[in-house]
Amino acid sequence: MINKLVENIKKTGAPIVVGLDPMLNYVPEHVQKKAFAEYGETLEGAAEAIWQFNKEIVDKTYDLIPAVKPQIAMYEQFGVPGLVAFKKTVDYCKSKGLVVIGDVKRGDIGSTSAAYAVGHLGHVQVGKNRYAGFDEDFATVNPYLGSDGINPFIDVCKEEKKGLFILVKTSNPSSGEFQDRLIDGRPLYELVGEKVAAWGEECMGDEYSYIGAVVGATYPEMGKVLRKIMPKAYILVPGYGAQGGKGKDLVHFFNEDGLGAIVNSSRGIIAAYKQEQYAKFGAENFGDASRAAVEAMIADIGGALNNR
Ligand SMILES: O=C(O)c1cc(=O)[nH]c(=O)n1[C@@H]1O[C@H](COP(=O)(O)O)[C@@H](O)[C@H]1O
Repeated sequence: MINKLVENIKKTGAPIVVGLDPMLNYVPEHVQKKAFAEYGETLEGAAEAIWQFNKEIVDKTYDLIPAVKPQIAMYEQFGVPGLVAFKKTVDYCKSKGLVVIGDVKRGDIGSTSAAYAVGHLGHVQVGKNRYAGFDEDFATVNPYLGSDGINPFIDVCKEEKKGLFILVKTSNPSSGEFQDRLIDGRPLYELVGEKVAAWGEECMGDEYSYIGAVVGATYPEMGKVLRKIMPKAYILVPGYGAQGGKGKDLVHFFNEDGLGAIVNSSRGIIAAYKQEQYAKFGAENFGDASRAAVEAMIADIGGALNNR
């Protein structure tokens, strides 16, 4: 899958990910109304609304982008119908040729991690049959439990040719509380970055490893250091747009080949029609507003990379 991700990035010239994080209040009224008319103001109605919302955004942007990142929490809040909408979204994006990064942030003791890995990236055995559960291409993983929490994910990735993005330095304001703590004089995020590079060495695709890292756009100096520590890891960079990250902050997350990083924006793209600069599209044309926001993001990051 890392090869497909790199190929899609080269094909589109767009090192970006659209984050499909649909809160109900981002879904325009006309979409909500239609879903509620069919299913009532129920969990099923909400799930239908977010699915239709996602579908329109994907239809309007898929030709410009290499990948999407549905955040499972946004679906889980609607219980089982929400999870059905998550799965429909994963399958639909894959049918459009997009790489799907399941933002599930899992990680537990080994046996439990194995079940998470099977459910999101692998196949489960039921009698004589094997079934894929959610079947994303990549999953985000939390490394707090150490190697035995990560290894089951790596095993499934090797078997299924899938990949991981392991949290190294997160974009949120409190991320330093633990991640920046010094251990033998070095911040914890660097030590985790070294471990990601080591895990990734035996998991190489053609150019990059399928064991990647998450480093927030909001910490560009740390991104620069981590880029060097993990030269073969793809870095998923969230925090662009709504959290304040801009193209010019992001150049050091990339390698000299212009590859090595993929920048996520969720609210900045999917709720673009609510922003002043895209208000002209109106709620009816929210998908066109998202397309314009994707084009602006590609131009911003591309411009910054060309000028470095
Ligand atoms: O793993 C992630 O994607 C992630 C890691 C991180 O450090 N920060 C971060 O914001 N994210 C996710 O990236 C998305 C950011 O959304 P926006 O701020 O709306 O672009 C959300 O789905 C977050 O859960």
